[in-house]
Amino acid sequence: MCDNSIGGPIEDYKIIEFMRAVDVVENLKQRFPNEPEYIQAVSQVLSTIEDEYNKHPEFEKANLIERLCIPDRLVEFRVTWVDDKGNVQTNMGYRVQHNNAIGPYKGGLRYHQSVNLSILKFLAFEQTFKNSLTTLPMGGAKGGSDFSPRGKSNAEVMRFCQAFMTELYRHIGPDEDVPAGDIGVGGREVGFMFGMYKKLTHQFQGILTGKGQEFGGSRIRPEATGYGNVYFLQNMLRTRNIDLAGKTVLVSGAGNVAQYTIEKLIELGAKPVTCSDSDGYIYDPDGIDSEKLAYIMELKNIERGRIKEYAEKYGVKYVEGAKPWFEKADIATPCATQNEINEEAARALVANGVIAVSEGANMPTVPEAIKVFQDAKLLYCPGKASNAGGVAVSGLEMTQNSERLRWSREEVDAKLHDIMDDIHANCVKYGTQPDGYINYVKGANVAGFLKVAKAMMAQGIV
Ligand SMILES: NC(=O)C1=CN([C@@H]2O[C@H](COP(=O)(O)OP(=O)(O)OC[C@H]3O[C@@H](n4cnc5c(N)ncnc54)[C@H](OP(=O)(O)O)[C@@H]3O)[C@@H](O)[C@H]2O)C=CC1
Ligand SMILES: O=C(O)CCC(=O)C(=O)O
Repeated sequence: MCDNSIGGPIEDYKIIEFMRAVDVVENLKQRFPNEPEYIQAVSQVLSTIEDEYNKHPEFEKANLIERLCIPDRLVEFRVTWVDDKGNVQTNMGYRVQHNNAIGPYKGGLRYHQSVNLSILKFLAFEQTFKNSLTTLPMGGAKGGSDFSPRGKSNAEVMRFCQAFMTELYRHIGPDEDVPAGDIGVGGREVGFMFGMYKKLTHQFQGILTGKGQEFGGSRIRPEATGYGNVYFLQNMLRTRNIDLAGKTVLVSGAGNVAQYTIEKLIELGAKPVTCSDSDGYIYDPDGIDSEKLAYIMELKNIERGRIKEYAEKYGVKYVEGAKPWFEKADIATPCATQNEINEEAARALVANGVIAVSEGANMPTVPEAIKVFQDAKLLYCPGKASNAGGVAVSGLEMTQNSERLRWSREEVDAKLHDIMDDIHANCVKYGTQPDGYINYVKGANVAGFLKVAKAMMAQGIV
C-alpha cells in the first residue's frame, strides 16, 4: 500500500495510465448523447487541465476524472401548479448535485423555458470549479425548471415557487445543499421559496441565499455578480496598465448581472453603451448613466417590461433579434446567457479593437470564439472566474446566517473585492504562458480543479 503524494491508499485499483481529454469526452458523449452544453463545458475544462492532471498518476488510478465529470446525483420531479384561469399546469423541476468534496452543494436555480438536464449539468459542473476558486467551502450544484416567470402574474409565480419547493425541500439544507437565484430567479422567487420551506419544515434556516435583507439576506448579494465582474475586469486591465475609466463597454442582458455590471462600470468612470434582452438590444452612444440605469431597473425588476421601451423613451437605436457584439467599443461583457458570442461575433469584436472580454454570464462564449480571442491575445476571462463574486457573497451569506449576524455593506464589499483579487492572482499563477500571455481559461480551470481533486483524493473512493 502506498501513501500517495495527494490522497490515500488506492494502490490496487488501476494500472497507471495517462488521461486523454479527448477520450474521456468521447466516452461521455456516448453515455450522454443528447447533452451538448454539458459536453461543451466538460471538454473545455478537460483540455486545459490534462497536463496538470497527468502530473499526478494517483488521480488516474482513482479514476478521478470520471468521478469529477459525472454529477453525484440528479433529482428530477414534476411540479404541478394552478394558473390564474384555474388551469392545472405541469413543469419539470430539477436539482443537479454535482460535487460536495469541499463543502455543501451550492449553486443557483434557473427558471426558463429552455431549461433541461444538459444545461443544468453544464452549469453544475462549472459551478464546482467556480466555487472552488472563491476560496470558500462550497461544493457545486444547479437546478431549476422549464417554467418561465415571463408573462406570469405575481400570484402565478408564487404558486409555482411554492409547488417547486414542496419537492425540493427534501433535498436541501444548510449543510446539505443551498440553492440561490439565476436566470428567472431573483429576490421575489427566493422569497416565495423560502416562505414555503419554512411552512413545510417549521424551521428558519439558511437554506437559500439571495434572501431579502429583512430575513437573512446578505448586503451586496444582489450586486455581487456584477460588481465582482467589474473588479475582475479591472484586475485584468491592470496587467497591461490600462485604466477602465473612459472606456466604452458593450453589455448584453438587462437582468441582475447586467444591471450591477453597468452600475459599477458607471461608478468607475466607464461608459456602457448597450444592453439587451432576448428580443434585441439597445445602443446608446451617450452611454447608460445612473438615471437611465434606474429606469432599466424599474422597467425590468418592477414593470417586467422589454428593453425596446428604453429605446422609445431615450430615442436611441434598438436592434430587434440581434446581439450587441457588432457595435464598436473597447470592452465587451456578456451578461445574458450561454453561447451568446459566436465565432463571427468574436471576429467582429477583435476587428473593432476590443481589448478585453469579461464574462458575467456562464459559458457565453463558444469554443471557436474563445480561440479567436486567445489567438488575438485579448484579455479574456471565463465566467467561472469573473462571475464568481455572486456565489462568493452567497458563501458570505451562509456564514452570516450560521453566526446569526449581519455584516455592513462596506465589510461585504471589501471581502468580495479580496476574493476577486485572489481569484485573479490564481488565474495568473496557473495561466501565465512562457510568452507572458495570461490564459485565464487554463488558470481558472487548473486552480479550481486542484483544490477539488485534492479533497476528493483525501476522502477516498466514494
Ligand atoms: N444571478 C447571479 O448571481 C449569477 C448569474 N450568473 C449568470 O449570469 C447570466 C445572467 O443571469 P441573471 O442576470 O441572474 O438572470 P436574469 O434573469 O436576471 O437576466 C437574464 C437576462 O438575460 C436575458 N436572456 C436570458 N436568456 C436569454 C437568451 N436565451 N437569449 C438572449 N437573452 C437572454 C434575459 O432577457 P429576457 O428577459 O428577455 O429573458 C435577461 O435580460 C446567466 O448566464 C447566469 O447563469 C452567473 C453568476 C451568478
Ligand atoms: O449564489 C449562488 O449560490 C449561485 C450563483 C450562480 O448561480 C452562479 O454562480 O452561476
